[in-house]
Amino acid sequence: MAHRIPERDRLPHALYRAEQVRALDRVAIEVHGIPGRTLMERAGRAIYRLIRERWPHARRPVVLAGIGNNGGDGYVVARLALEDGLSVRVLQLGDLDRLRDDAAATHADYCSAGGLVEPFRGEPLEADLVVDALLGTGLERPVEGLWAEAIEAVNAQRAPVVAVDIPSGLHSDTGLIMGVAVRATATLSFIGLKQGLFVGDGPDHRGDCRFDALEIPASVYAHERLSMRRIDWLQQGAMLPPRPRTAHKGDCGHVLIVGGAPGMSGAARLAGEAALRSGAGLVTIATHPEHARWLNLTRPELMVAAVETADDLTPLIERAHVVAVGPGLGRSDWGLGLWHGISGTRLPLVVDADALNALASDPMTRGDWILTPHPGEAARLLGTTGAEIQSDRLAAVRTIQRRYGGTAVLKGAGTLIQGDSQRPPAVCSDGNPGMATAGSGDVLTGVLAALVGQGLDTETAAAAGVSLHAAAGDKAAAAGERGLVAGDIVAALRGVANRVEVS
Ligand SMILES: NC(=O)C1=CN([C@@H]2O[C@H](COP(=O)(O)OP(=O)(O)OC[C@H]3O[C@@H](n4cnc5c(N)ncnc54)[C@H](O)[C@@H]3O)[C@@H](O)[C@H]2O)[C@H](O)CC1
Ligand SMILES: [K+]
Repeated sequence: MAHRIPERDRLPHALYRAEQVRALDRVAIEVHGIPGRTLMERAGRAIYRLIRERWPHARRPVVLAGIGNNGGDGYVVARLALEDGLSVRVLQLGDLDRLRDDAAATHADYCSAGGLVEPFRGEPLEADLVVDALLGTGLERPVEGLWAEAIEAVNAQRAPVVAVDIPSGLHSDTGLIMGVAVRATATLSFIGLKQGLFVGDGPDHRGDCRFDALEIPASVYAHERLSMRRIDWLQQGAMLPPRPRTAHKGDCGHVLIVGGAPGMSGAARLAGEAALRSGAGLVTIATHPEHARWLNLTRPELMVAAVETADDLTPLIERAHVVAVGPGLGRSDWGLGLWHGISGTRLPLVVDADALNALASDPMTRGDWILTPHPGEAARLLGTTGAEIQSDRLAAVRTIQRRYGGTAVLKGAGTLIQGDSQRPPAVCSDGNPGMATAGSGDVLTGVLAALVGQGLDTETAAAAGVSLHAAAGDKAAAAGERGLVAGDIVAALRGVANRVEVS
């Protein structure tokens, strides 16, 4: 069985922007009468509990404290450490006179308990654990000067770093680095999990992500519509339709893969096997005559058809439930001809790679397709640059969905999914950098097509398929991310698909 994640460590699926969390904060305080000071105390205690659980031998923690409530949380942590007899030091940034209300109170409590506060002067940090309480959701401009030096000092030392609420310097909403950002070993976020931890540079800076609702009533969350959904295989695995005991291969979908120009047959081959390993009953690969006869030598369960023109696809389309077009399709007349033969079919489509490039050159809109661009293909679909896409991935995936219809999947660290329902965009928190390897996208294409072929609508299939693909990539990465090849992801699909733990 996949390792069971302890209930308390399972992150929520609701993600919020900073101003939404502040609204939740206000409801907790003003409607439910929970004092802000109590929330701050709970926040500090949650951080301190995490520290004692994960690093029970830490004796010389350093707390870097800012001048807002994030810093206020840090003073609670420092006082608890002091009361526990740890040799805690607080290095403070900004003007202490600017500490207000709750943060001024927790600072005073720390000092009353005998704690000392020293101004950070740019010196290297001497600690066996660092608490980053500099900046939280109140980050409002790029970090500069001594604040930037403090973050660089945190990143330059080797002790574990615990980020309070969000790594300082990381934007709570976009996940972009504002000048410089803390690379945390662990982040504990409060009340509402910030979407910035999962998009942009968030995955690279959050470390092991934890969450604590600070005991606010569940009814508080009715006041804010989540801004994004976090998805993972633990949650999405439940979407796979059960396989009837009486199933025969026709019941589990017939996937048609169209692709594999000369020299790129491997892409179609990977997509085909990925579809089989994701539960498709039948898979046919329509590919170039040059290599059709031996494409299934190493996987005889795949059917292969040599196709020259779109007309050759007609009998294949008649037998299929879903078509995945694009893996290794190339940009020759052969590939373009097949794309035009497919794009008008009534079957649901998964469109990837060079089929996306063909679509970008000759745009059309459909409701029942899944588009799976990486940032470069997304740039061509939107007539912009890859850097532009990466600078605001959320806007990009929304625009692709609005312009082309169906469900858009923007691949990359924290793959984004935007369907045409009113649901907020989803971000997959499974996956790892080892998956950035040749053929990984072809495997995803096969997985998505298989799930559509098994009866999932395109939007549901996109979320489940992206999560399955990412979780298989994580399983494959257990042997190391470096050197992970797409075939390793294929090899992991069956095990992950059949051992989901329904959350
Ligand atoms: N509901 C909750 O999630 C709770 C949050 N808590 C903690 O409160 C912070 C948010 O506190 P806030 O005072 O609004 O903002 P910060 O602490 O992030 O401080 C911002 C502070 O710093 C100045 N500032 C902003 N940007 C910069 C910069 N680039 N360089 C220097 N200084 C900067 C700005 O002027 C502000 O004064 C939240 O993250 C939680 O940690 C509650 O304690 C518990 C409930
Ligand atoms: K922080």
